[in-house]
Amino acid sequence: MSKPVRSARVAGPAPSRGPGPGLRLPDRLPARSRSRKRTVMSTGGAPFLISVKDLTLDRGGRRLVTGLALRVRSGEAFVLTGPNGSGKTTFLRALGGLVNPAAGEIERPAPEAIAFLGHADALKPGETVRDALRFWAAFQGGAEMTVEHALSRFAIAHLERRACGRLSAGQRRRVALARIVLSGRALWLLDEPAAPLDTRGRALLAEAVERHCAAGGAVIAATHVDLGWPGARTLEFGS
Ligand SMILES: Nc1ncnc2c1ncn2[C@@H]1O[C@H](COP(=O)(O)OP(=O)(O)OP(=O)(O)O)[C@@H](O)[C@H]1O
Repeated sequence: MSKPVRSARVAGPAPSRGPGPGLRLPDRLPARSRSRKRTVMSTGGAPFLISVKDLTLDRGGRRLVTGLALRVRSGEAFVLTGPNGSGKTTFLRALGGLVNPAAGEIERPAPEAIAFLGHADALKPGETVRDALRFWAAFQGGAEMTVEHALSRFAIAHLERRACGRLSAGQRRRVALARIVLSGRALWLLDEPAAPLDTRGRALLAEAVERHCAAGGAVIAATHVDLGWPGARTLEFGS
């Protein structure tokens, strides 16, 4: 059985880019944070998009994470690694506000600044790719990018009229990732984004992440495969 993770093993440079245009970034910390006089903005570099302090996470009667601290800045990509069942998904869900911590604090941006990609692609089988992305663009709101542009980012423009139920697993994942890019949201939380992707799909994902970080966004992804994201920092679970 894996031990609970306690700290971030950090590798790679910490970028200091500020937010760019076209991203919905939090202007300021939530009122709760300010009232507790917690400092989660950097003094010299880019602002923190999310900050975790003394986090304890339980699931299924088991303690997964204890005393974890993590701060992710605008412009950073973070990769969560570790064996099956070590708590990566639970941690991502906690970051997204979908799981309550047993203890500790998470300072996160407003929900409309977070795009979450779970294991499931969240696509209706009977809906065309174009209609699915149109739905998500309207649901997520505020997208500056067009559906066509998002499709081209993942080289799936030729699939726009195909029903999602008639796509391969990798094609569906590309559509789901196009939805994330289309969201215009600052913080991407991605659970196994690349699992069914081929080499080209992984390269397109890496490009999308690089652009997003260069524009001042941040990405946190759980993965079992090497994502090949230059400069990404790593948090290892269950080691
Ligand atoms: N719905 C659930 N109810 C109870 N326990 C759960 C549930 N989902 C997961 N768990 C437990 O929580 C622990 C962490 O699971 P989690 O999915 O976060 O791990 P993971 O590192 O993402 O795994 P994987 O690499 O397999 O995706 C596991 O021990 C698992 O058995």
